[in-house]
Amino acid sequence: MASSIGSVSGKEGTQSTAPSLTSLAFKEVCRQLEAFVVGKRASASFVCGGLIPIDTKAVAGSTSSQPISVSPPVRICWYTDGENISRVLTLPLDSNADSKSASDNLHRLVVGCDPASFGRGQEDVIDPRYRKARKLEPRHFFTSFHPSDFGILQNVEQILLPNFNTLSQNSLPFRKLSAELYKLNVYSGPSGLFRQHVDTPRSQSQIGSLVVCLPSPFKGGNLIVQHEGKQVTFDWSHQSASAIQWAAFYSDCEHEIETVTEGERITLTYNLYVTEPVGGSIPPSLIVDPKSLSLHSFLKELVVEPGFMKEGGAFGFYCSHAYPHTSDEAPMLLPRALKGADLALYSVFKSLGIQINVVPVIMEDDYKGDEDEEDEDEEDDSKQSGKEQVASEKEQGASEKEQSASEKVRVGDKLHAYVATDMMTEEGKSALQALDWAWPGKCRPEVTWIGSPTHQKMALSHIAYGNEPSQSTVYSYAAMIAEIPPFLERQGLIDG
Ligand SMILES: O=C(O)CCC(=O)C(=O)O
Ligand SMILES: [Fe+2]
Repeated sequence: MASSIGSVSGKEGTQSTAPSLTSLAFKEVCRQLEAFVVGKRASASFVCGGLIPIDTKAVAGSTSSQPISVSPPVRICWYTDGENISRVLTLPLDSNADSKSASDNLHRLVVGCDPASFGRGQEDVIDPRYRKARKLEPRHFFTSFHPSDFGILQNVEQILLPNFNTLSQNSLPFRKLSAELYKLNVYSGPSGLFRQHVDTPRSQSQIGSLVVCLPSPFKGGNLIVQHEGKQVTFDWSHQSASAIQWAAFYSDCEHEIETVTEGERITLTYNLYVTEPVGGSIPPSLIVDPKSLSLHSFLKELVVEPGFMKEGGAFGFYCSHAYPHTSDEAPMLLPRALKGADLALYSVFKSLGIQINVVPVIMEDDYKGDEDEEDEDEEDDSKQSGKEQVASEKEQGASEKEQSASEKVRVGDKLHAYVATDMMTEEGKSALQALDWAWPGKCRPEVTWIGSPTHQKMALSHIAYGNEPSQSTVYSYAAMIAEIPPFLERQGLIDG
């Protein structure tokens, strides 16, 4: 492939009306690069799961430091405010015990829970059409179950938080997961459900959620997890009586629980946070070598080719996952909290010795229309139309339109925390004027953009004074910019 490239760079051949051979070759390289990125996204994991059989003869409190592969029955001890007593329930229900008293105890747990709410806008609401479930707060119960006893966290780490060996760059420190018990939830037949939603992150370092389904028979209640058009379904009903089943997914994945038609679906939910390992010098047990990824060979062939971006250039990749990239902690969290395909892409460039940075970007075109806005409602409409535009561009993939639109993408100098400013913009001037003051960054026409932007976060709010002052908000997307050095400089970069 490399020998057929000729001289390829993003800027050549743009003057003549007929596309030159070099610009065609460059487009073909971009098309192939996008195919690799899209392929990586399609194959990258965003969810994982497993099953732990229950051994009813086993007892809690294993002395081994190794993860165990079967679980003793799970005990839940909860406290009810009203009755001022605590109770214990063992799952699965003991088939030898008086079945009435065992199921009475299960019933007591269910009625001892409060109706579960969910976040709608800034509010916490209870709406059984959207979520019909009950919940116990962790301060009201104890459980004998802990996910690390069964190696669940190590398992999730390997799939959702792999450690990549990025050679001497070492800018991606080793990462670990920590889990925090969040709730016990009960979804009861015949109508328990939770419609499609995204979990509200409890802190900026939250990277995912873990759901552990305790052994109690039920029917229905499939958990469906989605990311970028892909979906994975967990049907836990068949083994619900005799096993603990679990699933973990990134926090930006939409998910839902289909209607539970019979029985009690009892889950423990945990928030998963990215942390640095204690005693940072101990390497994790599994380290992925980015050289094993096909994208690595593709890029390596490109960068050793003298005709490819001979004078240097840059590729911009929109992140495929959402990140708190406008939070105060963003510079500390990124790139450490990169997920799935974004992490793989970052690691491949790093392993080639090519500088790549996570930066915020703003689509200037989305804010050019502000001059006509009169009030906040209209501003919301314009935001919406901005989104639609993004969606329609997405359908075209890395279209020529996007590539020629590099001049309209404002690239932040670094990760910026969200800023609210009351600086005055002149009446009739666009939000871009506020950006010039408060959001250091610039358009970089030399960047060739691959893919389409997906998740936006509030970057800047400002007040536009006029006859009537109005508040206007600018949103940014997380992206990664790989700086390709000129051929002569990059010759020494690539090892072996
Ligand atoms: O119980 C489950 O499968 C998932 C629960 C859930 O999505 C939540 O509590 O946010
Ligand atoms: Fe959820």
